[in-house]
Amino acid sequence: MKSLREDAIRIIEDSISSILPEKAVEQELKKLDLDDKIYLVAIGKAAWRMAKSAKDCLKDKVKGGVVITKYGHSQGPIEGLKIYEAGHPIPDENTISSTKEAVELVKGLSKDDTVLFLVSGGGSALFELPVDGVSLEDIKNVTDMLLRCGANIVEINAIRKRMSQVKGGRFALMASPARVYSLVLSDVLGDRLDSIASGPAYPDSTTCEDVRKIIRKYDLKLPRHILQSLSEETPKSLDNVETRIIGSVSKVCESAKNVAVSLGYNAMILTTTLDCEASEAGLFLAAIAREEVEKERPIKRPCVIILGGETVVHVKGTGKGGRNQELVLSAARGIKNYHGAVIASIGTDGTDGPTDAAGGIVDGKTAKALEEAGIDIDDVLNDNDSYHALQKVNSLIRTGPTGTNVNDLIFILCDETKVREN
Ligand SMILES: Nc1ncnc2c1ncn2[C@@H]1O[C@H](COP(=O)(O)OP(=O)(O)OP(=O)(O)O)[C@@H](O)[C@H]1O
Ligand SMILES: O=C(O)[C@H](O)CO
Ligand SMILES: [Mg+2]
Repeated sequence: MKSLREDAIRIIEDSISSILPEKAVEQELKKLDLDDKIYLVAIGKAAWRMAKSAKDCLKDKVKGGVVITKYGHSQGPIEGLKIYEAGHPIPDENTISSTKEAVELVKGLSKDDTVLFLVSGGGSALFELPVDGVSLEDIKNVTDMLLRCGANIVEINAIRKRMSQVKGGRFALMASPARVYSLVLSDVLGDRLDSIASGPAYPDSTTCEDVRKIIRKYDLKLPRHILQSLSEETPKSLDNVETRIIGSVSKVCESAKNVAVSLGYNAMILTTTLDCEASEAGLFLAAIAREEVEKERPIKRPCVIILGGETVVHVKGTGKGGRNQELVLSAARGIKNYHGAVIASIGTDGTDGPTDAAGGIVDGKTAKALEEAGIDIDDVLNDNDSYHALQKVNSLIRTGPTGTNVNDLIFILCDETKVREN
């Protein structure tokens, strides 16, 4: 064990590096031992990395492939695969043309062929071919409307699935009778496979009735021809698909637990679905940290209490920050003068909000240091300016882009100090 801050950074770095998509794809493919005629389709922000790892692993077994990722996310050619970049979060012409290539690749395959389908977050925008009667312009307009209306990702994707020929299990139907092996990097809390990238190869658990409720809930004004497409049901079962989750916030939490144990901490995972307002979550975490410092509950020190999830911030101010930075800054209020605990929170993609930080880390001295610098935490939170406040007291965490994207990792790390100053 080193200082709490050093150990916290070690837990973050090691747990993320152990779940990077390259390693996870390789491990899974070794277990799967696929046949010789494999067609690869990779979609999402991690598509290039996942495809590269699969190609390196399977080599000549791969007979062709299409990779569709976000602009700026390709790292160059991969032999035998066509690599495309397209619009995200709003799809564009390149989304459609490259999705057509993927569809061409899998249509007409036989039952002796295998489709290796590599799925990561962002896939909904990057993999799209509208149903007849719906145009790209329609998809752009509806996507924009959905992203602004306050609907969550399950609700947004329930609607996107029905406007699409490839979402909501329909891509797997196109590939039938070929078998589809789907490896998924989850960016959806609770790992709902039909919601991740709108589940192109997973039976849809949402229904047209759900869609009608969502339209009413958010008072969405949609033209007649779109409503028409939304009344068409999606596949509820698929007999040619096998799916494995290879990365998720649960996996990063488990990995953080293992790293902490190897450093000598007792460890527990409290939840993997934290999804409340960031500043509220911060106060809740501070309450748990106080309980540890004063009463050594819920776990014996030295310890780590781990949470995964994705909190929300309703941005009202004009400052700079992100949900993880806001969470820890809020927590700093609650652990003022309690020593022996740090609270850290980061986005596993290495980017928290529109900033160059992954998140932040605070302890019992942070609130006082801010006060001494003339900074009032409540004012900062009201202006959503957590970045500048944490920067001032050297409490930002910077990892740079990590190469994965599985929501947020949050934890309280405690040593055996038991000090509460008055
Ligand atoms: N000044 C701010 N303070 C706090 N949070 C902010 C601020 N500005 C934006 N945000 C939050 O940052 C979120 C965007 O963060 P981020 O870019 O990390 O996206 P994400 O949800 O992680 O998506 P992705 O999967 O693309 O990484 C917005 O939803 C918004 O609530
Ligand atoms: O692409 C999407 O739909 C989101 O990233 C969730 O997976
Ligand atoms: Mg992010």
